[in-house]
Order: sequence, then C-alpha cells, then structure tokens
Amino acid sequence: MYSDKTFKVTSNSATKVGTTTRKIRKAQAPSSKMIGIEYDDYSSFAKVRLPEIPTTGNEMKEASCVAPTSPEGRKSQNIYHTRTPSLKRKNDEILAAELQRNTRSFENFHQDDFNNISSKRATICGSSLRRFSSIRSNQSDSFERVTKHLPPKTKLTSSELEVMNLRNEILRAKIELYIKEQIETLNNPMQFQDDVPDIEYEKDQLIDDYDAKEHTAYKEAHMAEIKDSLMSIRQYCEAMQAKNANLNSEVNHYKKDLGPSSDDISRPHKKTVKNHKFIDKKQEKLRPRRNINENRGNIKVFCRVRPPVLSECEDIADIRFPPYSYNKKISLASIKRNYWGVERETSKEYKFDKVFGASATQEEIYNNVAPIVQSVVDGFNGCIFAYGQTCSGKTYTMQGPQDPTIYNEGMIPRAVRQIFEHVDDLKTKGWEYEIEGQFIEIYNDSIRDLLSDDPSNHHGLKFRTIHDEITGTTMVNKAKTVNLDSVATLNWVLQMAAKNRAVASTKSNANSSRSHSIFMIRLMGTNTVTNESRIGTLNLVDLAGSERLSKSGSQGDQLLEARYINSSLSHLKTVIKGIKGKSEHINFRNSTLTWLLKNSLGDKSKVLMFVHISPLGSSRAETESSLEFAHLVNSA
Ligand SMILES: Nc1ncnc2c1ncn2[C@@H]1O[C@H](COP(=O)(O)OP(=O)(O)OP(=O)(O)O)[C@@H](O)[C@H]1O
Repeated sequence: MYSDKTFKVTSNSATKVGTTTRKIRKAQAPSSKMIGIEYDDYSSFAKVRLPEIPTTGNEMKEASCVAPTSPEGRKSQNIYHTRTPSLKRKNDEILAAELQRNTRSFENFHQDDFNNISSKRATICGSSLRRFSSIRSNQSDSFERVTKHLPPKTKLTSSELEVMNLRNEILRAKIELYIKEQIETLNNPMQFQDDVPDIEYEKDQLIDDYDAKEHTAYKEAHMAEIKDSLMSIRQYCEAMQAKNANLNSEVNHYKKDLGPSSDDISRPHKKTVKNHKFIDKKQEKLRPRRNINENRGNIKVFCRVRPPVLSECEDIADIRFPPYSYNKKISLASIKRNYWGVERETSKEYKFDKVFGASATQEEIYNNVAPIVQSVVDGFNGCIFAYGQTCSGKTYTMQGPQDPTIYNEGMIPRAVRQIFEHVDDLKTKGWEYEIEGQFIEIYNDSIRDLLSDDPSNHHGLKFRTIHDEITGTTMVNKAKTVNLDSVATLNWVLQMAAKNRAVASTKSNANSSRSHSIFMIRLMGTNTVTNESRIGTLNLVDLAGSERLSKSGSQGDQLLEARYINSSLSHLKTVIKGIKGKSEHINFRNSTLTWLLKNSLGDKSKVLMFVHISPLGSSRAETESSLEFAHLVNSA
C-alpha cells in the first residue's frame, strides 16, 4: 500500500526546477519509505509516492526549492512533509537523520563530483578560450588578407575616377604607339635586310634537298628501266644463243651435204674467181634459209597515235606516254564504274619497240624504218605493214596525205627514194640493180592490179600469187610490173595506185580504204666485179581499216566489204600468232592476204608491224583491241 503526495515546486528557472526535483528525488530515494517521484515540468508539480502511512490530512501541499548553486546552497533546500503529530515527530526524526546522513553522503559524493566537474570545466574553458583567441587571430588575418584583395569600391570618388581615366589614357596611348611601330616595321622591308642572307641560305638548302630527292627518284626510275632493258637483253641473248646453236647444227648439216667443197663455201674470201660463181650460187641458196632462222618470229612492233583534227578536240581519249619509257610505252586510261556505281580510274600500259605520239613527223617515222629498207638493198626481204582501225592514219603513214609535200610524204615514196640513193652509191662498188614494182590490192579477198591502164577491165583477170621458195620472193602473175628506174616512174605508180584503189566512204572516214594495198618492190643486184648477185624484196602493206560492223553502219556492198576486211584481218592475226608462237603448222592459205604475205611475214623477212591508234575517245574499244593485238605480237 502506498500513497501519493504532490508537491508544488518553485524555482528560478525551468531547467533548474528539473534539476532540483531530481535532487529531491535523490534525497528521497534512499528512504525506503519513498517509492517514487514524478515531476511535471509544465505544471511545476512533483508527485512523490510514499508507503501507506495514516495521515492527518494536513499534508504539505507545497515544496519550495531554490536551485542549489553550491553544496552549501543545497543545505538551504527544504522539504516539508506534514504528517500526523504523533507520527510526525518520529517521522521527522527519521527523516532528519536520514536527511542528515543523506546530505552528508550527498555532500561528500558531490564534493568530488563537483571538483571533477569544476576541473573539467576549467579545462574546457581554458581550451575554449585558446580556441576562441586562435579563431580571433585567424579572423583578423583573414580580414587583412581579404581587405587587400577586395574589389574596387563600386562608388569611386571623383579624384579616384580622374586617376583611373588618366591611367586608361596612358594605356591607350601605349597600345596605339605599339601598333604604329608594328605597322611601320612591316611596311619597311629594309628591316628584314639582315635576315635576307639567312633566308637565302635556307632557300638554297631546300632547293638542294629537293634536287637531291628528285635526282634519287630519277636515278631509281632510270635504274628500273635499265634493269628492264638488261632483262630483255638477257632474254634476247639466250634466244640468240639457242638460235646460234641451231644454226651451227644446220651449217654442219649443209657442210655434209656439200661434200668436199663445204670448206670452200665456209671461207668464200679464199675462193678463186673461177669458183666464185658456183659458191655464190650456193650461198644464194643458203642465204634465205639462214634468214628463215634469223628472223623467224622476229616481228617488231611500232605504235603511232594520229593527231586529232580540230573538230575532234572534244572527244579525246586519255592516251598517255609514261615518262622514262624511252618512247616504248603507251597507256590507255579510262574511268570504270564498279558494281555499286563507284567510278575508278584504270589505266593499261602496253610496251612496244617504239611509240610515236601525235607530234611525230613523217621524217621521224621513216628514219626508224630506214634500216629495213637498207637491208632489202643488201639482199634481204622486208615487210612493213600498217595495222589499225579505220581512220587511224595508216594511209597517211604509208603514202602521205592526198597532196603530199616533201615534208609530209609517206613511207613508200621515201623508201623508194632511199633505195635509189643506195643503189647509186653501190654503183661505185660494181653493183648494178634492177628495181621493179607491182602495186596490187586485195578487195573482197580478190587480187586487183592497181597499175592497170584499164581499171574497168582488170577485174576479170585471174591473178595468181607465185612464191619463189629459194629466193623467198613473191610475185603476182598477170599484174603489171613496172621498172622503177626513176622518181618520175615512182610518182606515176603512186598516182595510179591512189586513183585505182577501192575507196568508199564510211561513217568514220570519208576516204576510207576498203581494201588492203600492197606495194611490192623487188631488187635484183649483180656485182660486175665479183659476180655476186642479190635479191631482196620489200612489201609495203596498207591494211584496210578494221571497224565494228554495228558501229560502221555498213549496208549492202559495204557490209560485204567490211566482212571480208574483218575476216582477212582475223586470219592475219592467227598467222602472226602462229609465227610468234613458232607453231609447226601455219595455215597461210586461209585468206588471199595471208597467202600473198606468206614470204613477207614469216621465215624470210624482216617484219615491222606499225599499229595505228586513233586519238578519239569514241574509238576507245577499237584502240584497246588494236593495242592488245599489237602487244601480243610484240611479246609472244
Ligand atoms: N600523223 C598525221 N598527221 C596529220 N594528219 C593525219 C595523220 N594521220 C592521219 N591523218 C589524217 O587523218 C585522216 C585519216 O587518215 P587515213 O586516211 O590515213 O586513215 P586510215 O587508217 O588509212 O583509214 P582507212 O583505214 O579508213 O583507210 C586523214 O585525213 C589524214 O590526212
């Protein structure tokens, strides 16, 4: 059983009320008769639960507390309990004793505690003071620092403004002066005069470097060319060695055939005049056979690009002449589209024995073929033929333009004149020559005589090609043979041939030759002193221009002509491929053209194929085809 007592608590401050109340509780707690205490801060009433003790009802309703500030102060704390008088005394005594005991222990307890707290407080205060003074000193430092870098006052005094303006003026003047100086420096080149030698030196060094690099590049390219040439020379040497071995075995074979006089034949300079005729005849027989092996498959290829005329200048093909190729290469560039339509430049290069650009003159061309003409006078066979598409300049190369001058006349008049000159020179050495010529054309696979007096009649004649296997010469029987004894006769021959040649207009060439023309020159020389004799033939062939039938727009007779032309050219290609490939069996009889050129093309002749190229972009396909064929002839 217990009873609750309520006390009114008064205090100086709310916080201390709580503290005081707790002190009361502590003071009461040791009493076994006190069960608990509750304090309500807001109402300032403390409720103390005590054991059940009969009361008079005269309870103490109020407790006055003054918050103790020191142990002494605590002594003034009074708690009054009103009880019944009988018990009050006893109770008071118990309480007083208890209070005294408790107060003592409280004081003892709190004296230590207080000392501790005081020392701690002193420590804390000391450290707080130190911290405070350090913060203050830091603050003053920071303040000083900050004030130093404070932005200018937003409001300036008039004197400050004046100073500022003056400073600005000075700054502006300085900038203007600097700019002026810079401009003056730039405008005055003399300022850099001292630098000029250095710059010149640097420039010279750069030029030297560039020259050195260019020289190296040139040398490299040159070396590559030389290596290329050496390689082909080596191949040529190997081929020649093989041929030489063949020749040696052949010579031995003939020596056996000739029996005891074979030694004489091999040393003609030791022969007596009596034997000379016999040996000469034998040699004549041997010579063509020797030529067979020397020249077999040895077809040289030259390439010539015709210059464009004014009206063609908008359609020019991209034909290039690679540098450092020593006029031996030509390349054909074109733009090709791939599957996705992306354009790409492609270029194909072809190598020939000689390449002549559009600026090459007739004289330059002839100088390169003159050795073949020369060899004909010396008793060899030669054949030069012009190959190429229509309007590529074949007739121009072979005969020259329609009204030729001494500068632009073609290969035929130049060749005949050279022969005349050479024959004249040889007269002093006892040589006398007969020069005769036939000029024929092959039109629709039939032979026609271009020197016939009656051109309307000559179609009925049946011409026949006769090959002399021993001398390696060819003749067309029943065709007019002219004795070429003067330039006048030559001119007449050329005029007659030009007049009679089958010429028809095609879409590409208003004066297109629709036939293959062949000028056959035969030279028979005898030496009155040595009784030697020589026979040489020169065939100058101007082939008809190849053309794609779809492109030419040919119809009727012209279509037939075109078919014959293309077919005979195709047979010619096959024969040349066979010769170059050293084929065992070559069928010359497939066309009149190849049969007529049998001796001129193969075994017994020095052959030069002159491939002609049109400069036009629209002729690109034909150009490529001509170059491909010529390349094959040259490389096989
Ligand atoms: N090197 C050149 N310099 C100046 N003009 C040229 C040259 N080559 C060709 N020509 C001119 O180009 C035109 C065609 O030449 P040409 O008749 O010789 O061609 P072609 O190949 O013989 O033709 P086709 O096979 O159709 O007879 C002619 O008018 C000719 O004068």
